[in-house]
Amino acid sequence: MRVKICGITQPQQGKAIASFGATALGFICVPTSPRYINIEQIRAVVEQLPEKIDKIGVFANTSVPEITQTVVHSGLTGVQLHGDESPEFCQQLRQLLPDIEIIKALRIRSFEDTEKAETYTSNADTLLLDAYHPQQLGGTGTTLDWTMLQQFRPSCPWFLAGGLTPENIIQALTQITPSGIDLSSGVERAPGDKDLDKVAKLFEKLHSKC
Ligand SMILES: O=C(O)c1ccccc1N[C@@H]1O[C@H](COP(=O)(O)O)[C@@H](O)[C@H]1O
Repeated sequence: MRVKICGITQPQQGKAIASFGATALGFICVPTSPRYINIEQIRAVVEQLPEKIDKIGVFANTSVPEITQTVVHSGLTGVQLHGDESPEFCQQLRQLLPDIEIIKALRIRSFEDTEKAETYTSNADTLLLDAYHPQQLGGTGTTLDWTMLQQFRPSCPWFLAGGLTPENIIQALTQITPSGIDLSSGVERAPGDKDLDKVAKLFEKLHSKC
């Protein structure tokens, strides 16, 4: 299973989290987020990471040129679109960045929201389901109603996100079987400052489930 740890801001923390076994690290490219980092800061983290780890930039409601410029100059291998981007927007990005993974995040309020997931599967490589929050786009620590996702079987891989922690991860994974999990605020001391003890605990829990 893929394990993505998001909201990395510090090179040493990124390197340590990769060594614990994360398969992907996420960098918040949304300027209003307390976890925002710029192109140079992303590059400084990326340079410390093994090649095999996925390096995902998280964007929301920004332009195609802004995303392509960030990708080209930072060494990202994927983009996560966390706003109201349309399937056409994903398609445009895919044409310009054919080798970059496109992850479309959907903020889920109700079962009906899960039904629109399929409209993205021909233009995105991967889906990510996060909890809806009325004031914030992401990194909110809000959990989804996992029972609502028990029948969720999109025709592409998908990440479960939203309020996951070392304490609740096993409970989530006994109810649903996503292709990957994504954690941010559940493994940090403060926004952008990851708690390596919590990350280690997460991997202990995941290994104990195997
Ligand atoms: O983390 C942020 O600050 C953020 C800002 C804007 C869009 C997305 C953001 N983070 C994403 O939110 C989810 C879930 O986070 P959490 O585990 O509930 O804290 C995750 O996919 C992050 O990539």
